[in-house]
Amino acid sequence: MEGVDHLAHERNKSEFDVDAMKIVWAGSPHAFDVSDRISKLVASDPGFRKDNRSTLSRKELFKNTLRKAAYAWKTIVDLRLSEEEAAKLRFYVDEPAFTDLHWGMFIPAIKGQGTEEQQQKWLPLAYKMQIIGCYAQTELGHGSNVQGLETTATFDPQTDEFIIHSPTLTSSKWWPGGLGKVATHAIAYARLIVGGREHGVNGFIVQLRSLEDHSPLLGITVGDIGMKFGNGAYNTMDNGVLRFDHVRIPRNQMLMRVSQVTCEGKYKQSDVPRQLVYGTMVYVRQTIVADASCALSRAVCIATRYSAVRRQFGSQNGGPETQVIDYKTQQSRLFPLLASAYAFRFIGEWLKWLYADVTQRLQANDFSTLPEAHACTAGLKSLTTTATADGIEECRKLCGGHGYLCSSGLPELFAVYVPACTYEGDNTVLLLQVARFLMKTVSQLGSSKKPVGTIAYMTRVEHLMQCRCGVQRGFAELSVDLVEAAVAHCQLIVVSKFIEKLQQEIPGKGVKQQLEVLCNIYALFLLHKHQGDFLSTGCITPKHAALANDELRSLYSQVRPNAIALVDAFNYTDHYLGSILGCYDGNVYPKLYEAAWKDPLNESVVPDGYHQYIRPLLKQEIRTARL
Ligand SMILES: CCCCC/C=C\C/C=C\C/C=C\CCC(=O)SCCNC(=O)CCNC(=O)[C@H](O)C(C)(C)COP(=O)(O)OP(=O)(O)OC[C@H]1O[C@@H](n2cnc3c(N)ncnc32)[C@H](O)[C@@H]1OP(=O)(O)O
Ligand SMILES: Cc1cc2nc3c(=O)[nH]c(=O)nc-3n(C[C@H](O)[C@H](O)[C@H](O)COP(=O)(O)OP(=O)(O)OC[C@H]3O[C@@H](n4cnc5c(N)ncnc54)[C@H](O)[C@@H]3O)c2cc1C
Repeated sequence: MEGVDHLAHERNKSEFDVDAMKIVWAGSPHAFDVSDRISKLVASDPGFRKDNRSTLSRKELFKNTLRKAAYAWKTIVDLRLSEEEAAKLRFYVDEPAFTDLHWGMFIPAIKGQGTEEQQQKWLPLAYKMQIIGCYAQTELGHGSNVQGLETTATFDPQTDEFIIHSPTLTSSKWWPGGLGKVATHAIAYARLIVGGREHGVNGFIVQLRSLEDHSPLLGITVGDIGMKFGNGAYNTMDNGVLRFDHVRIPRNQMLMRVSQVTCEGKYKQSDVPRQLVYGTMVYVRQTIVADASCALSRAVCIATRYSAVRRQFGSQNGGPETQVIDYKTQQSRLFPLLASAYAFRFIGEWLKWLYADVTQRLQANDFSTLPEAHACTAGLKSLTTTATADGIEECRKLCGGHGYLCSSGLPELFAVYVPACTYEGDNTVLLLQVARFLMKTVSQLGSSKKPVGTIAYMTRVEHLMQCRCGVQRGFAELSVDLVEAAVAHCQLIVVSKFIEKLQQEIPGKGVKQQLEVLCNIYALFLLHKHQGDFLSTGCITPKHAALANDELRSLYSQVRPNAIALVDAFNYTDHYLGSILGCYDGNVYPKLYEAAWKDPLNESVVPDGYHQYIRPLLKQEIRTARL
């Protein structure tokens, strides 16, 4: 029945202060207040409905996304929302759109790679959305290998301009979000050519469309690259294709914080590392880690609530069947994901601090922590997105058949989320960057000091690489092992930062105890999953492994009575979850049944096509050669 909390009995089992945990999850009382207020504002406004997405055609879907983006912007302006509130509103609208790249990449690129003068000119236009930007780096022929990009930017000293050109088919810009149908401007990455000499890849602000009638400017060919994985899902985003035919832009539209070209045609490299040109990617990678905890916690919330509602087998003397959340197999699949959601939340908080710290240092021309920041953002982006994509799929399976319904919210969540393993850097390519950082770290330890602890194996690799045939070839030969080492290195960081979080003052009855249980589940689950490595390297004995497994089972029993409260702490509205299986009151079956009849296929009792195709079949009116 509506209004009845079918999960009340579960909520009454909680052994900790859920409201206090909500603050921990949000990050602070202020962050909780903003999140809570904005999520309810979005949930209560029919202008932000999203339950019809899977029934719309691509064009209807995209037009609806434009409507929502404009409506969101009007809401932000009318309510005079702050930048923080506006970001939260876009988050809870929960629809990939051109605004993600405008706010999430175009603006950060200008802030990170533009001069003061360029920021003063372009940021006010972007903040007022008088221009709409995208981040056009990837090309048809190159994405991972940025130094392989083919688009050219040739300086013309006669006119004090750059000529932006796509010399080959494979140099076509391909994938940039917002580019296909909406963006008026791009930060386009191109090979800088001055006086016939190449100076690597740099960013250029290029206007693509008229601000009067939105038509592409002279020399610009632009469009959408077509349907992507899954219905609805990421097809609300116009990922685009873009070609330049000798497009001229003023010299001052090259982002010149890292490198400069003077009006005399002199190229100057600032005394900052060339890699700052990649700074926007580092920024986004750290936001993606926080996004991972959001996406995984959504899936875990759905699967946990449904696992408490679903009963299957185990009825004694006609009594109720067993809640599937009470099966040890269900717990061993679900609770490590619950622990991971919290672990990724805290590593995301730490990475945000690390990024802010390195940004502050860069302002003082202190580049000492830039390699660490690159390795951490790259590695943790890779680790958390892989685990989250796999985790969402596992949550779908944890919900049995009903997990495969769009109304469960899981198929679309999966389809929207999985490109995170690719965009902002393919996850393997990024782990290779971590491996390179680890090898460089080890080689710098000096011959007298041998690495110990979790990087002891690096000595053997280091020795093998040096004695074999040069470091480069050793690296390629051992790249599979080095990628595994990179994952282990990042997992060490996740566990260490979770433990550090627990050293902090954490208010609320039982809150810290619950987080300790989740931290231990996260760590022991990893130990169990990789016990072969730990045993073969002598880090643990078989007895340790057995003890760890026993402790893991005990921890699952400890978290079981608190599971519903731990996902309630995410404070997601039913609107944001978009899931009948995960609805707060657990009243699943009536809602599933009601939703089925709303499907367009049920608008008629007899389906279109019956008279044309089925009736002749049934009436044997179709003669085939064989009969
Ligand atoms: C409202 C808010 C919303 C927030 C979110 C918004 C949007 C985001 C949401 C979703 C995202 C949507 C779309 C995604 C957008 C994109 O996908 S943009 C395109 C992303 N593309 C990539 O990530 C490309 C990946 N490739 C690279 O980064 C580089 O090619 C490479 C793999 C790193 C190799 O670079 P290369 O220049 O060849 O360097 P090399 O390997 O030779 O290394 C040289 C040294 O440089 C160091 N280094 C490399 N990168 C960095 C870096 N970023 N920072 C610092 N240092 C770096 C490297 O470690 C080497 O150092 P050594 O000391 O010499 O070893
Ligand atoms: C939904 C979505 C949105 C996107 N949005 C944008 C955007 O807004 N702007 C933008 O510029 N780009 C965008 N991209 C592009 C994205 O950044 C690239 O696709 C991504 O960086 C991966 O590069 P790639 O496609 O060249 O992969 P590839 O590098 O071609 O990967 C193919 C395979 O090759 C492997 N591989 C590649 N190099 C190596 C190596 N050195 N060693 C070992 N294995 C290797 C990879 O691991 C992978 O398995 C988007 C992509 C998607 C899917």
